[in-house]
Amino acid sequence: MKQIESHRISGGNQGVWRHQSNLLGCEMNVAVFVPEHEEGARLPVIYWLSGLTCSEQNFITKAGAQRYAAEHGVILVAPDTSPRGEDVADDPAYDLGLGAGFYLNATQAPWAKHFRMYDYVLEELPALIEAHFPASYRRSIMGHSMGGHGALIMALKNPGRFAAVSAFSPIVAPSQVPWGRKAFSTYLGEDEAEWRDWDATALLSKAQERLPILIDQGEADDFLEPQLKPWVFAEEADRLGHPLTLRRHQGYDHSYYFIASFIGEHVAWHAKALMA
Ligand SMILES: N[C@@H](CCC(=O)N[C@@H](CSC=O)C(=O)NCC(=O)O)C(=O)O
Repeated sequence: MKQIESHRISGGNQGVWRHQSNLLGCEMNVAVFVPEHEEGARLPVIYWLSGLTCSEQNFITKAGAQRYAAEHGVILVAPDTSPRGEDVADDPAYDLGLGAGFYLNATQAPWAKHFRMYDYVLEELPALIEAHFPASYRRSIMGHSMGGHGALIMALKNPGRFAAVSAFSPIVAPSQVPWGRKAFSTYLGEDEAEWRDWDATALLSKAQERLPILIDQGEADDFLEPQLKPWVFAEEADRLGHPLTLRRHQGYDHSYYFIASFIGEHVAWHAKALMA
């Protein structure tokens, strides 16, 4: 891994690293915040998944999470949102292709060659983090919007893998909303039965672990009704008895101003589970 940025912040270090991903077949950037820690200590890791149009930069420059990670002694890892490079398939729309990997493994040409963000986040990235940083094997995951969808499916599909999961304004039912239907039909094909394995609301009934979920949602979010519909997920969680805390906040929109307002509570939620 090659370091391309290094900044002192909240007593720790915010780095950005570039590495060759064998899985994605391209170079990837990943942001890693390491708090001040005792020599030889191994710290738990919170993975953050960003939304459409983002890179590894949005979270580290806008959310203000580093001070809370420093307080709790946890590492923060924020990967990019898709494979990148000249030979990676793309689309002119902002919600497909570069910056829009949807944290799944594509099965359709030309996407299947590089778009394997699910395997990347679940396997290749943690292996790198645990080999190159003072990271323990305690992991949790959170994200925003498309990244909230990513965090939810990673946790629901992998019982025992994550100590905690949370999301800001997640796409909870991608099979039922335009962003998700467009991405799933493009990356996974037209057979909607194949989509169920990548849809958080559909996965709830198959979950083998009732890991508590925290979701924060702004009421002034322009995407709330057309794309997010957290009530669909809440109704299914309620039906199944899956523990869900869904908090709806008056006046907050879809932006990182909302995330910055509540990120401290999310980091505390994760730290409590990671240290248990
Ligand atoms: N450009 C698009 C909307 C793009 C957008 O709002 N992206 C969000 C995530 S949306 C869901 O995944 C985001 O995080 N943007 C980056 C930021 O720093 O705010 C449009 O015009 O509608």
